[in-house]
Amino acid sequence: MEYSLVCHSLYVVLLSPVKNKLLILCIMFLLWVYMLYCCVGYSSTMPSFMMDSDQGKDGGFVSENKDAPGKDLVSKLLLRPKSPPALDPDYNSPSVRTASRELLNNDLEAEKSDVWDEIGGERSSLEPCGLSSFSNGSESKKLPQAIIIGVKKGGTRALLEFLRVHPDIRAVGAEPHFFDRNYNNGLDWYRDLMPKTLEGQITMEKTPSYFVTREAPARIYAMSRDTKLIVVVRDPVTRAISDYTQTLSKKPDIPTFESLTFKNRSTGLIDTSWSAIQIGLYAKHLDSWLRFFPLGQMLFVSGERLIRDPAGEMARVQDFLGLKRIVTDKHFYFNHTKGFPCLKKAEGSSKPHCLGKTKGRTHPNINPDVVRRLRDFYRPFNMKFYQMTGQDFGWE
Ligand SMILES: Nc1ncnc2c1ncn2[C@@H]1O[C@H](COP(=O)(O)OS(=O)(=O)O)[C@@H](OP(=O)(O)O)[C@H]1O
Repeated sequence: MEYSLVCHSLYVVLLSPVKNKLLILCIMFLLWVYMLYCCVGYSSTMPSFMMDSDQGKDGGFVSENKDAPGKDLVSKLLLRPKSPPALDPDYNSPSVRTASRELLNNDLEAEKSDVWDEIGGERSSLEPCGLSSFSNGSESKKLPQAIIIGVKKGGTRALLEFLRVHPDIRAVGAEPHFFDRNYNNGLDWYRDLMPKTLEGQITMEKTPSYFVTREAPARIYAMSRDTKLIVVVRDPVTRAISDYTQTLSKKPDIPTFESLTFKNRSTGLIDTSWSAIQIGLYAKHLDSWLRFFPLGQMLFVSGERLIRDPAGEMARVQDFLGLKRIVTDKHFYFNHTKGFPCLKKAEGSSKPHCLGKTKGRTHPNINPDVVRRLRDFYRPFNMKFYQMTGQDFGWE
């Protein structure tokens, strides 16, 4: 009885055209709500890829959902770079930024924008790319076997660009700053920045601040005691002026070179706490390196000779690295507009290539008396440096 009643009412409902339409609308609405629910629910349960402070073994990429199916492939294809290179925390701290001396000693932003100028729009290799982690046959990423560790404004970019012409050298374009600012990211992060190399090719990088970083010798030694170290040195007085010129180009309202040089102008006391002065005390910095590395594992390149005779200096560098002398005078020409030697063909290109506009800047005129006092100040340190290296760099 009850059953026939239900059937009857269903029959009436289904037969009525208005109610029929209403029923279809209801079903469509329910279907739409169901689909919406599914979508929201699905996305919230999808593996989400997050930045993590932990150093993952997968080259600095960490997935939140570690058990996600196909994790390895997905993580390589989809993960965002784990972390951008950490800027010096001191620089980011507003309290420290108020101190003008600190500001002058921490021109990280200036360096960063220089890197882009230098590598001429090349992808900054500071952020590892997940896709690039895939190995192609016998090519793989390796930790550097040779590093240009200094000095800032010595001519380090020119040397690296010249070396990159050699088929047995592969180098990262930007400065990784691993052994000073990014050491906590771990060696896997560092390796992942490197270009892939074939067996027999040398992986290189340059970060000029390593030479004056207290912890760098021990850290590089811990990575590999066989690492070859190259230091491009330049007359510490012109180096200091070059350093000042770079800072001035970013912050035009800084004090004069003269006022920063002296602690006390009348006594002539030099302010060695200013990094532009401090970096030029080569003998002092070299001492820390010689505690870990034998002198024979270090090569000192003359920044001046690298401009005067790039092929001659390149012959020394190639010998030191155990490479065939492939980069020779045939690779260089003197560009009169630039006022510097340039490459006839840059790496991977058939066009002539000079360094960017941040290399070879015009220096401001410095009072000759200040220059003379600085020369007097550096002389004993230079003599000591010549003695330690067994090379006379000919700085006055
Ligand atoms: N071939 C060529 N072209 C242009 N510039 C050259 C070259 N060889 C050496 N130099 C000198 O390199 C100086 C910059 O040194 P770095 O590259 O070590 O600077 S940095 O520390 O990376 O900012 C740069 O210093 P400034 O002249 O003071 O700008 C140049 O003098």
